[in-house]
Amino acid sequence: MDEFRDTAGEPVGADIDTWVRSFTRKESDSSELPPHHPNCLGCGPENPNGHFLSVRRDGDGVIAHHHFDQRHVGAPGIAHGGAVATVMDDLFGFLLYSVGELAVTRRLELDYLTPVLLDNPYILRAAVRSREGRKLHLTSTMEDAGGRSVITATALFIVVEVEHFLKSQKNPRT
Ligand SMILES: CCCCCCCC(=O)SCCNC(=O)CCNC(=O)[C@H](O)C(C)(C)COP(=O)(O)OP(=O)(O)OC[C@H]1O[C@@H](n2cnc3c(N)ncnc32)[C@H](O)[C@@H]1OP(=O)(O)O
Repeated sequence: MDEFRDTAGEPVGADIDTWVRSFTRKESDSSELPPHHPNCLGCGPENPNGHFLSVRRDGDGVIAHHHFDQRHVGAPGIAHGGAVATVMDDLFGFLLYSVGELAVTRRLELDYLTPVLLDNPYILRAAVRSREGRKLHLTSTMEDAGGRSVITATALFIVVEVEHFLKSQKNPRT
């Protein structure tokens, strides 16, 4: 793996290997699932610009309680649609802990049914609808505290091998 290097030219094989192994874990309890990466924009605890999404298992799917804040303004009092898409995409990524394989977003589609309000609590759920070969068909919803659906989303994730990520680590100058 040492032929793969980061943008500073440093070998990254071992780090990527550790990161990949974290996705193959299959847990059976309902405890909080680990972030995709410490700096993940959706769930990384060390990304000050991120959403700090916290996700747990919920039956065959996943669940999160979340609110958007003043960093995510799209219009006064309303979350930016792209910020909402970020969170839904990241939520889908937590299903990989059940799938037990690496996969990435190929298509992401959202219906914004009503505005997502800042500083309001929402409940997010996602599940795998079906699988055809490498194609994972995923579905999710975001509901307000009254149980009203504010967002529905679907995604197509494609299962990939570790090489997908190793290739992305190559030094672009070489
Ligand atoms: C581990 C990750 C943590 C999760 C973090 C949160 C999620 C993310 O942010 S992931 C990052 C964002 N996504 C990316 O960067 C992915 C970029 N895209 C890619 O690298 C490639 O397009 C990739 C790997 C997804 C697929 O490429 P490739 O392997 O060549 O797939 P390709 O053969 O074109 O398509 C695979 C299958 O999907 C089908 N397909 C492709 N697009 C569509 C579509 N829009 N609708 C329906 N089917 C489609 C193809 O027909 C094909 O079907 P089949 O296997 O039956 O022939």
